[in-house]
Amino acid sequence: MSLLALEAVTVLRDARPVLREVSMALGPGERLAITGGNGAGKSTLLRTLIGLERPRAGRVLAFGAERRDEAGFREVRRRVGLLFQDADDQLFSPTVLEDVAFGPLNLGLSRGAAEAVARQRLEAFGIGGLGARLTHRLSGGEKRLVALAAVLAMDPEVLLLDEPTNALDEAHAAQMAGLLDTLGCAMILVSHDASLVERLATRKLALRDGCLTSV
Ligand SMILES: Nc1ncnc2c1ncn2[C@@H]1O[C@H](COP(=O)(O)OP(=O)(O)OP(=O)(O)O)[C@@H](O)[C@H]1O
Repeated sequence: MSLLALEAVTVLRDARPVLREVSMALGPGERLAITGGNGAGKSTLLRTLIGLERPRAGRVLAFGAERRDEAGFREVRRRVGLLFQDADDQLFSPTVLEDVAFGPLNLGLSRGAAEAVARQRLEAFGIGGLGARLTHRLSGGEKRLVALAAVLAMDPEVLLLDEPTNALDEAHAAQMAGLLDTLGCAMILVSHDASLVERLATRKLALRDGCLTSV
């Protein structure tokens, strides 16, 4: 059984189809890469899977059930972590520790327990020293690593990664790739970074003119 799937999904933007009857499925343990040019609809596809975009036609399935309404997608968003293309869309707390603790706190952990999870995640990423820093003063690369730590602090069953190495220098990109490679969860990787795709992907699809094809 697939974890996430789209069945003949069409998504419109200003009456223009961005996704045209797209079908795909992500199985347990799979690392699916989706490539395609700028504006091809890759981010839209990720957002559709967790209900941030609603299809004009077709079905979105997650964890064995069709998802249609906000209640259904709220459960999906609890179980699926999305690393946004822009870390500034993800991080909004004053300090790094608060940002990473936000998810676990939201899942019902006490502040102490949530901060312990956050510290653990930051340590595991080798960025424990950033905990007390002001989030908005971090470098772009540090922000992306913190954003990934924040997503993983919620123990997602599936990870959706939107250009995880975008704007990272070689050292940060290598660190990000190494961290992602250690994860056992299923993931969908949207990336223009060919070496990252080669390293991580177990299957590749390309999005062109709103249609998804095997590579
Ligand atoms: N909020 C929005 N309002 C209107 N159009 C949008 C919006 N967000 C995206 N689009 C349009 O939808 C299309 C698909 O955008 P999307 O961000 O999904 O593409 P992408 O493949 O992720 O691109 P990139 O590789 O450049 O990040 C583009 O034409 C884009 O301009």
